[in-house]
Amino acid sequence: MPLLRRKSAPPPAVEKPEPPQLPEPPAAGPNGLRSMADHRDYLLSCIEPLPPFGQQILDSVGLSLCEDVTSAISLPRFDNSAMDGYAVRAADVADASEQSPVSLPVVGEVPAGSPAPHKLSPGSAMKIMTGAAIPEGADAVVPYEATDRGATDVRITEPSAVGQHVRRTGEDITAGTVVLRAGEHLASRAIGLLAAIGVDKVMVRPRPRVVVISTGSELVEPGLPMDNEQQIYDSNSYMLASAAKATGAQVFRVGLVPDDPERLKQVISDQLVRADLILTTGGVSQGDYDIVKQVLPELGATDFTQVAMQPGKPQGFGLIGEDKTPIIMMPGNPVSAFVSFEAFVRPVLRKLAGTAHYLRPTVRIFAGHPITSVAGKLQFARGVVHRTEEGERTVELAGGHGSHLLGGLAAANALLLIDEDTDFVAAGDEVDAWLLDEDS
Ligand SMILES: Nc1nc2c(c(=O)[nH]1)N[C@H]1C(S)=C(S)[C@@H](COP(=O)(O)OP(=O)(O)OC[C@H]3O[C@@H](n4cnc5c(N)ncnc54)[C@H](O)[C@@H]3O)O[C@H]1N2
Ligand code: MOO
Repeated sequence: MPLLRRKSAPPPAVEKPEPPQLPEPPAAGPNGLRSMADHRDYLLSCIEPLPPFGQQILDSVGLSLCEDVTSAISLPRFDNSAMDGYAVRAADVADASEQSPVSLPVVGEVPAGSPAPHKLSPGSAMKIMTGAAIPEGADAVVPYEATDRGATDVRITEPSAVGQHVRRTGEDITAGTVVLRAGEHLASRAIGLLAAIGVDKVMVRPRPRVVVISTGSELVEPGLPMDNEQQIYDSNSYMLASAAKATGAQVFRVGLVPDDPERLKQVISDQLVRADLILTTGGVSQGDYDIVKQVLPELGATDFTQVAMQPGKPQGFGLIGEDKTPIIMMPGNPVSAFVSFEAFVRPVLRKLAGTAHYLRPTVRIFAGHPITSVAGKLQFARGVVHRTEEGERTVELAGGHGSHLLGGLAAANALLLIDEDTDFVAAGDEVDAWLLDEDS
């Protein structure tokens, strides 16, 4: 696949470029660790939303609108019928009933999309179809069901009031009003409205292009045979690629790169051309083969730190290459990688895409049983949230604390945020949670 460049052409090489720099990172807390919120806000402060571009409306669904859209027309555009039936003057049928029907001559027909053949004179009726323009002189529609469906004369058995079954010009949208505002996330309903007011293109922010790389010589591509007992399948790049896709990104999953510094440098450098954001996992801790930490400073400005959270303590961030492309380097343990995505990558992706709210709402949920925690760091426990018959939400733990426990993570539908001062939550007490299956 060709790698497409969206960014600016390289500037002419005149002078030696400035050594890459990041803004001053936030100070660590008394425990020597950075808080989760500080780290997230730092990353967000280093990211700008992607520049907007004109896009066909069908390709804009799920994207963030970058302009106010004003309707040039009213909806409905003209007074029209809500029923198949007869256009009449209400006064002519005011006394109609089953017992004493009113008979009117049928003087023409109006199909949808065509004008009425002529004005409706008092004491006559005109056949009219749903969506057809109300003829001048008519002020109500009698549906077929209240008539004998006559072709030359019609017997009307129900009275009608002025305006009955008439859809008024502008009762939905008035010409000149702003119908959608910059910052709105375009759902299918909004796309329908844009089409209805005759708009075929809008300014939106593009889907962020996200390159996903996993590192580790122990990794094997799922579906391929293992060479020895010590290998494992690469789950992180699939999990993160799916999570990024679900957040609206266009994803390029590069997959696994062995613990070879030159190889990693080459792969990342090659991918810069098509990335608005690069994600890596593994190699950010203290190990002898933790090459991400070793290699990335050669590609740009980086910040490797420890965050007061568990899982997800070791974190890396950088702005690399000539376009200062953001890179988020997450720990290799699968649950740590997922929690890092939720805490840091998702908000960054939403900012890149211009989405109004970057952060998942934190909701309070009753613990369904006692929960023990580890004080000192924000704990992200995995939970299954149920609704009781009374509509109350309660949560139970899904698996244990370990950051390798992918089975528990897959069973969970929530992350519980248990703060650093809490080591025990009693059954029935409330805990903070992020609901993972709710898109907000
Ligand atoms: N001496 C110390 N050791 C460790 C510390 C520490 O503070 N001091 N921190 C621990 C914590 S916490 C974490 S989290 C991990 C993070 O380590 P790395 O980011 O360097 O990740 P790796 O060592 O490469 O891998 C960790 C673990 O995850 C498995 N893994 C890696 N990539 C994948 C993948 N794509 N799919 C599935 N599983 C993957 C890997 O095999 C390891 O088991 O460091 C601790 N150590
Ligand atoms: O921080 Mo590690 O991510 O706890 O397992």
